[in-house]
Amino acid sequence: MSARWTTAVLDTNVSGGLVVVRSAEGFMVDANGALFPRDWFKRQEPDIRFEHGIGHYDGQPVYLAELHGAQALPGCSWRGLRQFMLEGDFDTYKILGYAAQIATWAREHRFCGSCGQAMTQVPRERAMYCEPCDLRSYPRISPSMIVLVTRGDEILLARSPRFVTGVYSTLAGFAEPGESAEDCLVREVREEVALEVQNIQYVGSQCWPFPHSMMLGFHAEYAGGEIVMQPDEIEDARWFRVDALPPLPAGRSIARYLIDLYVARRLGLPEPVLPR
Ligand SMILES: NC(=O)C1=CN([C@@H]2O[C@H](COP(=O)(O)OP(=O)(O)OC[C@H]3O[C@@H](n4cnc5c(N)ncnc54)[C@H](O)[C@@H]3O)[C@@H](O)[C@H]2O)C=CC1
Ligand SMILES: [Mg+2]
Ligand SMILES: [Zn+2]
Repeated sequence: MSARWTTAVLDTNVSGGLVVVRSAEGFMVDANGALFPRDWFKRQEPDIRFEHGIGHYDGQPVYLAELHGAQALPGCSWRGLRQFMLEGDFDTYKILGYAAQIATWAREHRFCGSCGQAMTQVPRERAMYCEPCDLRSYPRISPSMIVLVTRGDEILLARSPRFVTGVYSTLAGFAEPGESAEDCLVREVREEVALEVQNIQYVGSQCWPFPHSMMLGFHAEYAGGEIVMQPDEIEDARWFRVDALPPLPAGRSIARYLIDLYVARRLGLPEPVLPR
């Protein structure tokens, strides 16, 4: 959320407002961006799979429509959420990131996980409901730890085979049942690079809608061990001096923030602000 964007559960039977349109190809855009007048959109008779009211932007109600196919309206095309994260205004990215998470949840919770019957949308609540089971399913959020490990003027960065060529980042991983945030962090660092850490400090958090991570960012100091890379997950991991860093993750990511913050403190530069 931001000063201009707040989330809300809105009644889809009410007309008007703005709409963001999603398909498997991403979000629909035209020359004016990704927010369309909803009444105009409806008049084009799009093949809507489901609709959710998701919030207010500058006081205007905003809805999400997910299409069955990937047929963009004339003059429109599709753009992936990552493009909005990388460029463009942050409010639009926040709206679309939220819309993407609601769409993922709505698509994946059409049927009850317990009895298999069709679920229904609960009015005024972000929940899908199975009456026979009296079961509600809410949007899924996956807590993930992300940590910058440091050793004086050096920081530990690693590459996953999934990264853009040349880019190195901080270590990250999903929390498992039974773990505290700190347990998860210690386990992930052991699994991915076989190092021990100490003085774990929470720094800040960021929603990461790819598809539903909640990143909890930490700083930790190296405590011991030699780097042993986890096969398949880690392609390269090494210590970099703060004044000789490789290509880094996108400016809006918490990974980048954790790195920039430490470097700024080490080199006496102004501290960055976490985009969230
Ligand atoms: N915003 C940022 O700056 C960054 C965000 N991330 C995000 O952090 C998350 C975790 O990072 P990874 O290194 O990929 O995780 P990871 O180190 O735990 O490894 C991924 C593996 O975790 C398992 N997994 C997948 N989804 C899961 C879930 N929801 N819960 C539990 N286990 C799951 C799968 O076996 C998958 O292969 C990802 O969503 C990634 O995109 C990662 C780095 C930077
Ligand atoms: Mg990982
Ligand atoms: Zn059920």
